[in-house]
Formats: sequence, C-alpha cells, structure tokens
Amino acid sequence: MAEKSIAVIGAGKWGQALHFALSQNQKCLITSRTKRDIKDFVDLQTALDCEYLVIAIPAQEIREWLQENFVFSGQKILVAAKGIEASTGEFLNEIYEEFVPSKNIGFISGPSFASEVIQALPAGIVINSKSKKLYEKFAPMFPRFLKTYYSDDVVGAEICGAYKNVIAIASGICQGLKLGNNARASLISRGLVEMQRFGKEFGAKKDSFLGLSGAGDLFLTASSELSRNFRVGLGLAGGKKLETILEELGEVAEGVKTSEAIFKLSKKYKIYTPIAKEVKLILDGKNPHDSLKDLLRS
Ligand SMILES: NC(=O)C1=CN([C@@H]2O[C@H](COP(=O)(O)OP(=O)(O)OC[C@H]3O[C@@H](n4cnc5c(N)ncnc54)[C@H](O)[C@@H]3O)[C@@H](O)[C@H]2O)C=CC1
Ligand SMILES: O=C(CO)COP(=O)(O)O
Repeated sequence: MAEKSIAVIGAGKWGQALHFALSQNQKCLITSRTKRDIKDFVDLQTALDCEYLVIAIPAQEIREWLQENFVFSGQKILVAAKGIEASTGEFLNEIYEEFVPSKNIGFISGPSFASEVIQALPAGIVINSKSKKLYEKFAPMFPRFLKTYYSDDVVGAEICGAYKNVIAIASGICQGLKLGNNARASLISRGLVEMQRFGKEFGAKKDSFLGLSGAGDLFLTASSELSRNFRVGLGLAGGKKLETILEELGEVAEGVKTSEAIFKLSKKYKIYTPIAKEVKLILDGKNPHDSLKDLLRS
C-alpha cells in the first residue's frame, strides 16, 4: 500500500468535486468504472492501493461494487454517498460493515453542492466516524474552504443525508405546484421533525438534525434548483413521467430510491413518516394535488 496516498473512487459530480478539493493540500488520484480524460485519473487497482480512499459511488450500487471490487487491506475510507439501499432498507454503514472495520470508516455529511465545492466556495462539512483518530487523519487533507467538523453519530448523519433528499423532492413538488413560500417553509420544517422522528428509532442523536448534517443540508437541498432531488420534484409537479425526468437529469437523485427504503422501514417499525410516504406514492403515480389534500388532513 502506498502510504499517505489518497484516491477518490467514482468520478461523477461529487467525486470530481471532492477530487478537486482534496488536490489542494496533496496529490489526489481519481478513478471510475469508465476511463475519463481527467487529471490524476488512474486504474481502479492503483486507487485501491492508496492508504486513504473517498468512495463516491451511489447508495444503490455500492453493495455490488464492494462485492466485485473491494478487498480490505487496512485502507482508511470516507463514504461520500447519501442514500439508503431500497432493496433491503439497509443503511450504508450496515452495508460497509461487512467489508471494513468501523474504526477505518467515516461518512461525509453537510450542505455541499458539488457545483460550488468545485469553485472553491466555502462550506462546512461533517466527518462522522466511530473513530476520532480517523477524523484527525482526514481533516488536514481538506482545503481551507471546507471547514470540517467531527461527529460520532454515524447513523444520524446518514439518515440526515438520505432523508433530506426525499424532503427536497417534496419541496420541489411544492414549488412546482406554486403553493407559495408559507407552504414550502411548513413542509421543510415538518420534514425536519419527520427526519428526526425516523432517526430516533435507529438511535440517531437529536443534535445531528439541528446541525450541518440535518438542518444545514435540508435547508440547502430543499430550497434550490441546484439540487437534483428538488428538480425531480419540479418535474413531477409539472406532470412529467419519472423515467423522463431521470433521463433528462442524467445524474443520480438518491431521494427516489431512498423514499422506497423509508417507506419500507416506516412500515416495518411503525414510524409516522407522512411526507416521505406521499413522495413515494407520487413517484408511483399518485396525483400530487391528492397528496397535498392528504397531507393537510393527516
Ligand atoms: N452532487 C452533489 O452535490 C453531492 C452528491 N452527493 C452524493 O454522492 C453520490 C454520488 O453523486 P454524484 O457524483 O453527484 O452523482 P453522479 O450521477 O454525477 O455520478 C455518479 C457516479 O457513480 C458512478 N457509478 C454509478 N454506478 C456505479 C457502479 N455500479 N460502479 C461504479 N461506479 C458507479 C457513475 O459512473 C458516476 O461516475 C450520491 O449518493 C449523492 O447523493 C453528496 C453530496 C453532494
Ligand atoms: O447532497 C447534496 C448537497 O449537500 C446534493 O443534493 P442533490 O443530490 O439533490 O443535488
């Protein structure tokens, strides 16, 4: 293993922005499943041989990727994805724990649009890990324009990052239906309460929902057309088919599959999650106006 070397795996929007950020203080490699003509691009094996890895592969694809490509050999890893696996309802930390010991892994959360990070605009992010030592190793690798905070609330950060994508879809629908600013603020704040209620069931800490990982990322994503999830909501309100919306987007919108996962988990554990439920039903074809009536009644 090449000591102190670092690589980003996954060269989508977020992988490339993280590669840019991590290249400010040291050399950083990047790889992806298809060869790209970008600086520092290497083959997968060269990346896997690095001591530090940042994995930016979407939540629904990561299990298969790990099974097919990953052998743990002491690497220290940061997970950059935000989502819950729809087929199983498992959180990313549960998927990764089959492959990596918890002291070697951390999860990035907080408000961080790739399109702004790649312009070196300032933001605060959280590195969530059971190991503070892991945080201390990664933190100096980030550039000054990204202020890093530490939290040990891995499950809380994960739920914040995944759930806010679903609320962002709802908020995009609200905007697309022209329901007004009052409605959107009501939706976002009730969304925050809902996320926290859901998180409590899985041992998440309340503070995570009030900080960068929760409120920070939710306010960002649920109020900007820079968000892919928000744009999915706009498309749904405009009567477009989900297939068409995703095709036009050309990038991942994790909230779509995560809403399925939340729906399943809420049923299983009897958690009251009305907004996520309506998002899932709208994605399945329910008329958004009927969802609105149901939300105002429930
Ligand atoms: N774009 C953003 O602003 C942010 C994105 N994220 C999260 O990061 C994750 C990735 O998002 P983006 O890079 O923006 O999405 P993207 O749609 O731009 O790129 C996804 C990348 O994953 C790769 N990929 C997909 N399936 C794969 C597989 N089976 N094996 C290997 N690679 C595969 C694709 O080749 C592509 O490079 C998502 O979970 C997203 O929620 C988190 C924070 C910010
Ligand atoms: O997580 C994000 C910003 O923190 C990106 O959100 P979208 O995936 O909705 O664009």
